[in-house]
Amino acid sequence: MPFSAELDIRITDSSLRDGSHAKRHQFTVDDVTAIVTALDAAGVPVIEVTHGDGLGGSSFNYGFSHTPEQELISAAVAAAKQAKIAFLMLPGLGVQSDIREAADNGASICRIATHCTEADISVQHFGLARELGLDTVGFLMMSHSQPPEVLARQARIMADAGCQCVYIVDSAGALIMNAVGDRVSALVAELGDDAQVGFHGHENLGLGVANSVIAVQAGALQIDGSTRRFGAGAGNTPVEAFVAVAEKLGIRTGVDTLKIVDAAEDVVRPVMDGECLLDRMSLMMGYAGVYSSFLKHADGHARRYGVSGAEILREAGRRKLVGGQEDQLIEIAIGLAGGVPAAAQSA
Ligand SMILES: CC[C@H](O)CC(=O)C(=O)O
Ligand SMILES: [Mn+2]
Repeated sequence: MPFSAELDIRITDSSLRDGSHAKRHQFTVDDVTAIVTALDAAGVPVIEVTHGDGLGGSSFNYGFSHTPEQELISAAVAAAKQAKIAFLMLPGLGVQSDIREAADNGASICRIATHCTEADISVQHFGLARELGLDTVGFLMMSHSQPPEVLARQARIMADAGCQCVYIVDSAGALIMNAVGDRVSALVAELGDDAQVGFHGHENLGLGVANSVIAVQAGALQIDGSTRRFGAGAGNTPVEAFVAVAEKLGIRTGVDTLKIVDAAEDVVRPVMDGECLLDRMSLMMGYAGVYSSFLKHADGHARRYGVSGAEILREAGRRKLVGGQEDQLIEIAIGLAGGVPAAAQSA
């Protein structure tokens, strides 16, 4: 079934949220206004705006925002003529009043993210979001780490709590094609008409577009990406490339290919500190199954302690670290620098 009469699938552009990791959370009101204006004019239906780690993410552990995120959300709402503005929240970082404030500021889609075995911590958040009349999306982060049947059970918890679309989130960019299809199919079978299924990809193994096409073929109705791959790690599925491929495949996204290509080059790229590269460190994240938002943290600790960032990430993968365990990257770096050996730290 298509997403609506006009669209086969709905694209959410995450440049102004996932890209916050790549920008070390330094977005300004001008950045947001420029990017939202361009994406909105290209027909992007949903634009996500928040600190990279969601509402309440601005902190010592994750990195402080340049501009309070509610100001960024208000600027996005003011700039958007047709696009809906979404925000992300991880239970435990943000609180109820953050959701209310984002809704008061005009955001209309609430996306709640949990580790993919912890959907139960999202129940109250979905309840509140629906009470406030917000559309809801659930993120099962690090979905590569669990088999389809486990993810389907977690998706059921979110859907029963009021989530209208549950996403397979490839936080590490570690999923390879059929592994996406199997996971999306399992959620589609479990959720039926109760909720849609979405896919959020990362480019750490260079598969964002291919994986997203496979997700659509398996029944996903919502797809995330970031224009110019502006996201954590090697970045997200590039929206402009995905839109071009979708057009050629006859999948209606509502996004104008030529306008989004221009937006990527002329508006988004100038806001980025640099390209999101598929280099040694980001490839290691896809290869070892490491949370993409660890990239900048590992890079900083590698410089500080004079050790290899790729080695830090490989050890993070061996330890199966999940979001929120950023502090362990410091320990690993110290171990690699000749402090306590990394192997002993995790014993
Ligand atoms: C910290 C939230 C995280 O960046 C969400 C996300 O985009 C992912 O897991 O890929
Ligand atoms: Mn992401």
